[in-house]
Amino acid sequence: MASLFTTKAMMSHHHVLSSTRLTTLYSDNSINDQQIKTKSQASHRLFARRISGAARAVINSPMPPPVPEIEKLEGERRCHVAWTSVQQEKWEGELTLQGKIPTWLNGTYLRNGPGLWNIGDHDFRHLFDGYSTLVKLQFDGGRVFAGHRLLESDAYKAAKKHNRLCYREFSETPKPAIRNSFKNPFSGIGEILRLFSGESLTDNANTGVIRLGDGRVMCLTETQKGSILVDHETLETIGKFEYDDGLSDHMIQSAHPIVTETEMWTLIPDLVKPGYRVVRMEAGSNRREVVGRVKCRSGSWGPGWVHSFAVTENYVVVPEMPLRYSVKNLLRAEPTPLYKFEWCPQDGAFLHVMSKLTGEVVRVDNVASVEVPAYVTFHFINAYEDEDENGATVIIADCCEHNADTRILDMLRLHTLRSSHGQDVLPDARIGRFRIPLDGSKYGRLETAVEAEKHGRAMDMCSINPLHLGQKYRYVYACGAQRPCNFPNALSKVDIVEKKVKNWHEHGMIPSEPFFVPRPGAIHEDDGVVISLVSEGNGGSFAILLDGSSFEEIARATFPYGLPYGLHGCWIPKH
Ligand SMILES: CC(=O)/C=C/C=C(C)/C=C/C1=C(C)CCCC1(C)C
Ligand SMILES: CC(/C=C/C=O)=C\C=C\C=O
Ligand SMILES: [Fe+2]
Repeated sequence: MASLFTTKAMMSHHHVLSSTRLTTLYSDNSINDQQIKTKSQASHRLFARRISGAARAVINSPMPPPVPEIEKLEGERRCHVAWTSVQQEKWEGELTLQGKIPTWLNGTYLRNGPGLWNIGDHDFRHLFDGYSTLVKLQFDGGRVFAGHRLLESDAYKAAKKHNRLCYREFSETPKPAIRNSFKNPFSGIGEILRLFSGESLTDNANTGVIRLGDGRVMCLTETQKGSILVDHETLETIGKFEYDDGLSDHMIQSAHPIVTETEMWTLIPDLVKPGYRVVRMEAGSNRREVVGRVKCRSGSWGPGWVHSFAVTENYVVVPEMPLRYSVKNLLRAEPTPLYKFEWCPQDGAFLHVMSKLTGEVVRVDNVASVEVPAYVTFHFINAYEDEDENGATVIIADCCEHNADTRILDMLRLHTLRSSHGQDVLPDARIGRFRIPLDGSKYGRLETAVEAEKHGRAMDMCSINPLHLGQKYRYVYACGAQRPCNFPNALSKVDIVEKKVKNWHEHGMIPSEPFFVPRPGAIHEDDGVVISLVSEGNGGSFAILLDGSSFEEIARATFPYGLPYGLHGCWIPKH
């Protein structure tokens, strides 16, 4: 196995890297600490060169990148590896291990996220703009084999081919070719058509990765075109996930479907008649059925932004945030601080509850929703059905809530992330707990589940024990903070029942989503491991394994280079 991986790693290096010196370094896994330092310094220097040398080094060019200007080099050196583009399209090899991998942990952890933030001479603006980069950790008999690979989306392939941005990303809009706009005075209208037909939207599926019940592995983002199948072993792009249901005209989707062994639930926002289709897809099928439709309560033009949502055993909880899609901002080429969205607290904030069985919104008049205090969330954590003090059903829905402060969206600009490292500029966040009565009440409540100070007033990128999905649960794993910081820099285990928090933090490190994998046969909710990929202040990176219960480090597996920050992961057990 090891020699196979090493050979593959060497081949892929020869294929993609312009530096044979680094090829040798990367494929040699028998290294000591001093060598690791030297390697990460070497790779950091290469990063510095590559970024200012545009995307050429990444794109299989046999030519070395041009020598950069000194000031740029200095600037990039100061930039944390978390916000530095990957150097090569792919890599594979065995990781150097400290500690012991539990014998039961056999399978693959996959993580998706933006990993390349420049093309040609153009540097992307926002964290969410980067081209999808998959990272894998294959746990096999106590050893860890790893790799990364850029996803071959149409957006990435076109960017490589033309050496410029060709599709609309989260904050980036391609400039119309000068020749076209000169010849065609209606190119502005053409551009609007291309936007509303979906033609110009990206398929850069850089947000999440899920394993469907039938075993297929899919990368996703908020555009429906950005649903792309991959091979979890080779990280090769298989091709578009072709939905077979006529719902793709709606173009956008939640980036976080909820998947079980038997089905997948997701939300499809409707920009024309503001609302959301709640859809369900059986494992093994490509056809989503519309279970029901939620009509937006507010009179605003656009539906609320829906990055994620929640389910209980019997219901789907559909959020309607005051942060709404904005037609004005969709049409603008230059982004606003809220990008394609606008903040409309005057129009109210709502949560809708739909029965999974009937597709009916729970109250009879089809406005089954409660009004709640204004909120801003990317990620719902979990939801479940409970009883209030009078025995009536109430839905509890928890999310990473940014204190109704939209600044978080603009804090994720690359320039801000790169230039404010160490400054205490990260806006506060908490675990927001919604209580939604199902008795016809008009209002729901929003409270702070656990004193936010205990996790450094940062809270995002959460996971739970998947066996507790839609059920009463106790533990949340998420990124918290050790302040001062400009980005979550700690891992937190939050006991939402006892209201206690355990934190993991090391100076200069930026860990990504802590992903919980339960131990097969476990009885306790927190019996398992937590996996996170950590980008180090010195330019390196490692995978860390924490014990799900004690939250102590069990093992760390070091990459011979630095990985950028990434978003969401999934676990594929070995059969
Ligand atoms: C990475 C992440 O969490 C979110 C990514 C969101 C994307 C790519 C959104 C793309 C969009 C457009 C390109 C135009 C239309 C609206 C919207 C879906 C926001
Ligand atoms: C990384 C992030 C927020 C961090 C702030 O605390 C949000 C990512 C959202 C998309 O998946
Ligand atoms: Fe997300």
